Amino acid sequence: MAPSPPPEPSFDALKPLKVQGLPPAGYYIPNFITEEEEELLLRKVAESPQPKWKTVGSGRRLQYWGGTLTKSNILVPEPMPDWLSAHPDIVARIDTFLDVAAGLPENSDAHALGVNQVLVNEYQPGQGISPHEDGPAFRPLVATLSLGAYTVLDLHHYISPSAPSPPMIPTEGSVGRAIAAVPLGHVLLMPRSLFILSGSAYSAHLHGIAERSADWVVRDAAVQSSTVDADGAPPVVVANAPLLGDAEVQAAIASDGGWRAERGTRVSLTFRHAERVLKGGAFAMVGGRMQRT
Ligand SMILES: O=C(O)CCC(=O)C(=O)O
Ligand SMILES: [Fe+2]
Repeated sequence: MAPSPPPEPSFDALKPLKVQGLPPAGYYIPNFITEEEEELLLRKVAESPQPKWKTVGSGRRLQYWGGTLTKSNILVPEPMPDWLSAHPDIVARIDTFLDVAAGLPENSDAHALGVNQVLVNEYQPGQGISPHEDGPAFRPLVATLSLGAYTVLDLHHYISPSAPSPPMIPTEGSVGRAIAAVPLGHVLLMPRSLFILSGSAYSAHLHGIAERSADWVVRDAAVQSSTVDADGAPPVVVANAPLLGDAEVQAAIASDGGWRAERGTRVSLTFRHAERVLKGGAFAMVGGRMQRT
């Protein structure tokens, strides 16, 4: 029997960090980790053995920690490495943060998220990820830590195929459903920030990162024209501008010229919970049922 998902937490304590004007619900936490922790995590990702890396799409590289999914969406668990679970204790910190935000009792076995997989993505400037849903294998609550460089995450929505001349872009994974060509919103993810997507923002919408090497963030749609800037970046309005916690960037966004930036190498860590986990871990795959005493 498929486990029933826990009720969607309301995250009352996170209200001040809620990104306004997005479909519910996204939360942005600036400087969730320190610069030293960021440096350490980047080093650990870079030092990971070659076979941990997979290359996908337009050259984006990724790593899975905590295990990978079988074809039938069951996580074959592996122990988390120390650099995610102990020094720094980033997995526990994210779980505790979300538990407190969801008002769960301390030291309870049930977690709002209960991280059991960490997906690492590495993007060079010009690389992105096409609009997608992470899918039903995961709890509809994910937390993404950005390292090394900023990016702009786009939120997209499906449109009804019967809408008049719907503007469409190809979908990834969800065959046959049209996606509106114009994103519903944008979020600026600065290094060391944590971005939390939950509920319908996770399960009824799509997220993606445009393949650009520069961005132009403007204060409101009125500043926008149909033009792109010298780097080929279209003007975007980001929904989390008031939450950035960076006075300089916020002042630039508020100015007439907007904030222009070039992308660097960005590494993201996405913390999520696979709903179904293989008992006995990898041993169960090769040796049948593992006996524990
Ligand atoms: O890099 C990010 O912020 C998003 C990554 C993502 O959505 C994914 O790998 O599923
Ligand atoms: Fe995703």
